[in-house]
Amino acid sequence: MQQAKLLLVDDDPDVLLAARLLLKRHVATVDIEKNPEKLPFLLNNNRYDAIVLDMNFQRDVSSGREGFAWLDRILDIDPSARVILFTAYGDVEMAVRAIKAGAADFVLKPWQNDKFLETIRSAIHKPDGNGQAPEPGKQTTPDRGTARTSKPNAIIGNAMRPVLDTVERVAPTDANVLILGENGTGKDLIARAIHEHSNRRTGPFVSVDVGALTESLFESELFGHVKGAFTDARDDRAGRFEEAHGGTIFLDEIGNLTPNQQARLLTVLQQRQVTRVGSNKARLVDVRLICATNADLSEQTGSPMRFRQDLLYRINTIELTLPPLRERPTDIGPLADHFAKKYAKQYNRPVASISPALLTEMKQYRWPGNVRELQHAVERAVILSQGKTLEPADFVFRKDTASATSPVNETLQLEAMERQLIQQTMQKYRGSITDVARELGLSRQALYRRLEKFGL
Ligand SMILES: Nc1ncnc2c1ncn2[C@@H]1O[C@H](COP(=O)(O)OP(=O)(O)OP(=O)(O)O)[C@@H](O)[C@H]1O
Repeated sequence: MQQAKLLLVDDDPDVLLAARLLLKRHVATVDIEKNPEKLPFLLNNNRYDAIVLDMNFQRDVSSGREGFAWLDRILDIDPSARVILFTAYGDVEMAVRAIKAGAADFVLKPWQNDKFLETIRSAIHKPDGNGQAPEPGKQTTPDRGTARTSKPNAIIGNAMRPVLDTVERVAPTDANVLILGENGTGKDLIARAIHEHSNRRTGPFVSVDVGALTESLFESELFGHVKGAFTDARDDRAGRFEEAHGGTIFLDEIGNLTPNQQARLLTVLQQRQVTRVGSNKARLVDVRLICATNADLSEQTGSPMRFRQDLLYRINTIELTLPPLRERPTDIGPLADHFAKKYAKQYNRPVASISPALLTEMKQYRWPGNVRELQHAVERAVILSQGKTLEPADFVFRKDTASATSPVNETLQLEAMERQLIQQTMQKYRGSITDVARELGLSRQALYRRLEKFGL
């Protein structure tokens, strides 16, 4: 209980404050949240030992319907979550329904302190489906500490934390966002996360790869057309901007637009209205704009100009840059674990882990295709491997001659050697920080920093 991390979700700030005051004396971390809409984001980025959830978020509503809906959503994201439902209007029938629906327990408001604490204690120590009682504050799977794995688009990796913090701050504003990053770094994933955490989340999310649109398709695809506007236009059709009305439009590969396309897009963004091809009637569209590119757009606004500066200013109110995978080696382990589990389940394969030798090789590789390449490499290895642990022999690293001599590769090799040296010295002194630091000529703090960096 002392190590545990709890989440309390209730729309009454007084209830949150009182519950937190009581629980803080017994539990290491107590997070509070007024808005249940934040639940997916919180669950994807934290690991809670138990969640106390209000049944009724709108005053004067006592059916508990909202509580049940949120309970379902939580269990969807994490089927092993321990949820205690909280209600001022509780009755036995609702308690039974909640537990049948997957809640760990039920507490009535106003609560009795002892009873409330006891309910939380038993929920935390309740055995899971495998008969295992979890250890509070400890990860139950290697990657749960960084993000949930059961949700298809969980965002994995501590190095993504600063990006996710910005996503959280920016999402509720309607600011235009430009996401920069190499291919496969997760730009699409982040665009969806912004939408999911925005006030438009119940509206549509429309994603268009504008880089793939030919000059002739560009206008009708984005802005729509009317019947007879051109040979194939047999019906009136709304464009993607109209489809995104009330929601978010995500324009991927924005750096590939021709000057003509850039001019058309700029007009639409300035006027916030679209005119279907062949029509003269403008329609107002209310969309939040997110764009992405792997190109350096500010460099392209210079001479020779390939991207209009006025368009860049329209789309980059907020700029988010996603680091390439080779610059975040500490994320490789959690990502590889996540994909290994995902594909082992999908293909019904025995693979359960990645060997330390393979992880070291993965950290030395340049990953030109970033997370997408890692994902595909793990998928292939899971399918082909016979054992429970993926080994270097199960893996095919793309021959990347540039990487053999690149400074990045040298840095990674040095880091791998440093990691190995620390690991060996830790074994020699059976984990005694003082002895290891002395032998390696490091301060204790410097050693701790390296242990954390290398995930040792
Ligand atoms: N941090 C992450 N955690 C989990 N999965 C990730 C992460 N980053 C990327 N992925 C996965 O990697 C794949 C590629 O990501 P995504 O399509 O978002 O990249 P992208 O930058 O938009 O690529 P492109 O530039 O080629 O369009 C997807 O399957 C995505 O789910």
